[in-house]
Amino acid sequence: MKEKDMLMWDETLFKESDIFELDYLPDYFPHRDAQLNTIRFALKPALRGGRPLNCLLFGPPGTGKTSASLKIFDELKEYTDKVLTVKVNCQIDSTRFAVISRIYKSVMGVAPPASGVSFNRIFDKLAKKLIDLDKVLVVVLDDINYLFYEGHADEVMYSLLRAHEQYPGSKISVIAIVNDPEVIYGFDQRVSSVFLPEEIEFPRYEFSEIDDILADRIRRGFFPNVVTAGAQKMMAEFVSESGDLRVGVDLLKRSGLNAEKRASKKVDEEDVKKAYTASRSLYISKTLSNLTDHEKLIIRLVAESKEITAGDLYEKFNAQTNLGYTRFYEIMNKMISANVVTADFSGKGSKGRTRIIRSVFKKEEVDALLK
Ligand SMILES: Nc1ncnc2c1ncn2[C@@H]1O[C@H](COP(=O)(O)OP(=O)(O)OP(=O)(O)O)[C@@H](O)[C@H]1O
Repeated sequence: MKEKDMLMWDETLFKESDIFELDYLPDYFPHRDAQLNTIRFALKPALRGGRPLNCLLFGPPGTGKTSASLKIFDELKEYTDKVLTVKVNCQIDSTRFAVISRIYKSVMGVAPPASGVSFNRIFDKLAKKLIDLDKVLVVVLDDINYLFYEGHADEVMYSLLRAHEQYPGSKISVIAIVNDPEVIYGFDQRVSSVFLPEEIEFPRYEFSEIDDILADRIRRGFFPNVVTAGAQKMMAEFVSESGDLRVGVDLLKRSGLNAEKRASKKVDEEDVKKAYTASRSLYISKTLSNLTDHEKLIIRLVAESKEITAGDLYEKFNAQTNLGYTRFYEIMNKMISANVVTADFSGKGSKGRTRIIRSVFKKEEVDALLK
């Protein structure tokens, strides 16, 4: 490298490094207009002090579900002071007590006592406060599937969505966020009869959309002409494999840091390649953490062999679980559509219709993350 291409020790390639933080809410949020409009429509009653419709935002990791709801919250706050909004990350707050404490803290400004008070007492104070303030509460339950693992989903949803029956005048609605929309079939009847959400799909981003979003982040976050065209294209290609923009944002940051590490004034393809494994593991760990135990077993069995026929896979699966072919078939379809495994026809078998199953992730990646 020529000396003029080298970064001085006090120089940086990053014009604004916040732009590459995963919780950064970008001004430019394209390719999600239809989804944003549906959420706006659902929350509109709140502008007149009414209870909004509930929403279910679903789609693969990193497709903008959380960001979309936070963008709408920001908009709401500009129009009205009648609405209070809270986002709960259910992966962190995964019990009904933790969820309600998070909401309580946001509404009351102080945390409830950590012990010695029941859920009902806290909920009672919260609901009465909302009525006193005459405010509508919209709660985002992000990654709501985590509430199912310890059996807290029904109680949380029941308390929030039927609050008005016990506390007339209270107005609470829920935006549930999840990768797999089937989650709503897991609610019991008392909840599903009142949840009835607007279902809003967030599909995987396509190459051109990813390229557009990354180009905007590059313009805002790096000094001009730092990221080479080749590096940008490679990032967009890598991100297209999963459609997860979280990988893209992380890749930008890591590639920039790699370039700085070698004191280069340019981020090039080598920097991107080096960053890719770590960035991709964000996507893999998020995807795997959302699988059920049976799905995890399948992914292990598939990753163990380079490829396996659907018939052989079923036999192994059945030997360990005793589950029948119908359930196996349902799980496989779900995993194929979630882009966790692929299934191609082999041209072999009696009618050339044997399906060959392959894992999208490498065995080491699965082993490391499913330990
Ligand atoms: N349309 C978009 N424009 C700009 N940035 C986006 C867009 N969609 C997603 N992002 C960025 O991608 C990252 C992931 O987005 P977000 O967390 O909203 O996805 P998600 O669908 O909620 O993911 P998960 O299901 O894994 O929680 C964020 O850093 C966000 O800023």
